[in-house]
Formats: sequence, structure tokens, C-alpha cells
Amino acid sequence: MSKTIIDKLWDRHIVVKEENKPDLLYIDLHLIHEVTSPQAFAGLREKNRTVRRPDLCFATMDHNIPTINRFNIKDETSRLQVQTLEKNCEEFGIQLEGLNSGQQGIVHVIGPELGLTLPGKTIVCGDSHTSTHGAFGALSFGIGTSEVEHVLATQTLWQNKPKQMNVKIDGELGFGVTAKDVILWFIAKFGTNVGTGYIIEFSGSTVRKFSMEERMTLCNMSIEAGAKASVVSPDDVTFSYISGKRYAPKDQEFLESCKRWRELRSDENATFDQTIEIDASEIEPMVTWGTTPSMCLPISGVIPAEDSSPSAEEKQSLKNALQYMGFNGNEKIEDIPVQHVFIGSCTNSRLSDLLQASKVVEGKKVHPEVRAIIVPGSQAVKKEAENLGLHQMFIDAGFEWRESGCSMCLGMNDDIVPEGERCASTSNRNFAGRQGKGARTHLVSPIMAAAAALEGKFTDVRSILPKKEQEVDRYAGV
Ligand SMILES: CC(C)[C@H](C(=O)O)[C@@H](O)C(=O)O
Ligand code: SF4
Repeated sequence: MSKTIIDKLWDRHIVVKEENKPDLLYIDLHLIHEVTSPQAFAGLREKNRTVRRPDLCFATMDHNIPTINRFNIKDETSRLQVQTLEKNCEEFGIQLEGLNSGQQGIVHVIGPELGLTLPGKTIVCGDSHTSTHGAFGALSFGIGTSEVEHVLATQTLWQNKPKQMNVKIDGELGFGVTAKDVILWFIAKFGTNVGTGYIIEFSGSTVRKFSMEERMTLCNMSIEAGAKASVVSPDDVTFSYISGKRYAPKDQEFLESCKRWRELRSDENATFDQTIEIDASEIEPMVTWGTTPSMCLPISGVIPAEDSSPSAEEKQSLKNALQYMGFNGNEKIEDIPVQHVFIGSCTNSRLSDLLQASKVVEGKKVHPEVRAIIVPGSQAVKKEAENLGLHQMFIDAGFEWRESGCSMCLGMNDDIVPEGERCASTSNRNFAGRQGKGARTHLVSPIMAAAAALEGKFTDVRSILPKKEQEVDRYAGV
């Protein structure tokens, strides 16, 4: 029988299967960070249990660490969480990439860059954006703290198999249009619930042409479309990215792995519960204007006015969003001023993101009323960018160049946006209060964020640069 990649990944990890019950799945990789693990370890201790496979766990600290003066964690809860992670990893024998490590970074950035994230694996983490790792053809999803404890204790997890959706993206992307715009466009068009109850496979010629870093951006935000997880069938792009990565198989083992990984792709005539087809050429650079990622328009758009919504409930949520974001409706996206720019997060903080942004910024200056920060996703990304001289270019333009971490994505450290001010952010969530109390977040791609930094307002990045400069080097850095 024909199978999708999702069927193959699922079936190969079943440990226990009983009628009308969830399946017990084996977990190949458990990623851990400081925020969602303390209670899980405490639970183990209480029950006198131990970690079943510490060798399949991997920990980092990313959410609440400072990006300036990183060892000086002022907030007490944050400091305690970081110290607790250190203690837990030491006690249970788990590898930790701490603040001293050159391998530290956002958990969803370092898994792939270290070659821990591989096709065919089941990967979990107490973090919703674990969907990112699906870009490699892994079955990966976020879990809650009690599930973290279960996986620590047993290396398995009870799961009901979700439905399957094929999101087929074909056609050429226009200049200045990135993977971030594709996923924002998808969510704007189909809503934040379109993926509820589903695992999505992203397929089609556009996805095949994407670099691994672009595929990661796509899968990262599938969770904002409500999906349980998302996946891209692995191919040569995947294998060449993995080749040579620190913990990836080497030599003969790598070649044999590639053979097995290739077989994971969805069979030609495999069936999905739902299919959505997208024409990539329709997509423009996108900007969110509201408090969900679906409140999003092309740069040429105009914010809806209060009365344009059909149901009473939607009317109210539109009203609330307009109020929180400080709009009356009918404002042009291109007229919205920004005071802050954040280039970072597990969505867009990899080398190719920074390279693309640098092409917009080179030789120019950040607008005098804008504070712009660049937070590389990992120490490795930071180092690679510095080797290329990108940091100097950004600093010369007026950006701040920071240490790696989640940073202003969720404001669990000092990097917050003051009340009532606006931030063009390359992250994935624009909920009320996400970047600080009363902060107003607008999600965009790295090149759109860079353009906003220069202009002090949202600007069509395509109008800033001559055509040849707009050619974003898709494969740079992967
Ligand atoms: C802190 C963590 C639980 C959370 C998540 O699961 O996504 C965070 O990473 C986020 O992006 O909001
Ligand atoms: S960068 Fe943002 S979205 Fe990603 S894991 Fe950190 S807080 Fe969550």
C-alpha cells in the first residue's frame, strides 16, 4: 500500500499499538531547554526514577539568557532556571551546551546545525516550534512538561495519529519574496486553524528548490497554522546540508543512511486527508498588522476597518486587534512607522537570513529613530557571520550585534519592546504582550525587517534595491 512520509515515520516508531488507543512511539531525540524541563526533572526525582536514555537527550539554554553580558542574568527566575538546567544535566548525565559553549544556541537552530536533526528520526522538545526539524523529514513536535517527564523516564510517548495534509507549493517566487512570506501568506489565507488536527507535508517544486534553511522557516511556522507538526520529504538538498555536520553519520555510514533516508519520501500515489495547492508566484512580501499571524497583508495592503468583518465574534477580535495595535483601520501598511527591528529567533536567525539582510543593509544607515538588533540563532551562526565580516557591516550601519538566544522573540530576557512601540520582527508570534507589555509586533522576513530598519517604516524591499541586488542567494550558508 502507498504511504506518505508521515505514515512511514509513524509506523517505524510504534512500540505498542492497540485498537482505539493512542500508539506508543519510540523517541529518537529529546531536545531540552531551561524553561520547560525543571518540573519534569523534579517529577523524576519525586518518583525515584532516572533518565532512560541520557545519550538521546540534548540540552541547551536559550529562552531567558541575556544577549549582552550573557553571564549576568539579572532576573531571579531566569537565573534559577538556567542553574537548574545545569544541575539536572549534570545529575542525569545529559549533554548540555551552556553559556560557555561554542555550540550553544536556540534549540531549533543547533539541532540541525550539529547534525542531531536527521531524516527518519522522531524528535520532541518541550517547545512548540519543534516543528522546525520536520524540514529534514523527521517526525518532530512540541510536547508539554508532563510529556517531557514521560520521555525522560521511558524514551517513549503516547500519541494519537493526526490526519495528514499535503500543502503543495508550485511556481516561481518573485524577487524579494522569501520562505517567511510563503508561510505568512499561507496563514493569512487559510487561517491559524487550518492545520488543527493535522501533520502537514510541504511538497511541490517551490519547496524542492528551497534550501534547508528556507524549509526550516516554513516548518517552523506551521505550528502557527495550527498543525501538530510538518515535514518535507528529504532529498539531495537535505543530504548535502547534513554531510559533514558534527554528529551526523560519516563516510560509508552516511552513504548508507542517505539510501535509507531517500526511501522516506511520500510514495507517488499516497493519499492525504486534505490537499491544498498554492501558486508561489502570487505571493508578495508580507507584514502582519494584528495580534495573530493570520492578520497579515502584502506590503501593498491596507489595514481593514472595523466594520468589514462578517461574524460578531470576528468583528470583536478585529476591534481588539486594531485597538491593541493602535490602528483605526484603513492605514496603509507602507505608512506604519517602526521604532524597533529584531532580526533573530528560530524562524529567521540562521546564516542565510543574516546574509540576505546584509544585502539590503550594505553601505546604508539605520534610521535615526530606530533601534535595530541582530541576534544570531547560535554561537556557530554568530562566528560564521563574523568570519564573513557581516557583524561589522551591520554595526557600521547602526545595528546592535548580540549574543545568541531567543531574545526579543518573547522578551523573557532584557530585550523587550516598550509599551505602545512597534517592532518589525523576524520571529513567529505577534500575540498581545509577546515582546513586552503593550508592545506591538509586526512579523516580517529578514529582508523586510532590514528595509524597515533603514526607512523607519515598512517599505517594499523590492523598491529599495536595484534588481540584481534583490537576488537573494538562496543557498548561501547551507
Ligand atoms: C517557552 C516555550 C514553552 C514556548 C513554546 O513552546 O513555544 C516558546 O518557545 C515560545 O515560542 O512561545
Ligand atoms: S526563538 Fe522564539 S519561538 Fe523560537 S524557541 Fe525561542 S521563544 Fe520560542
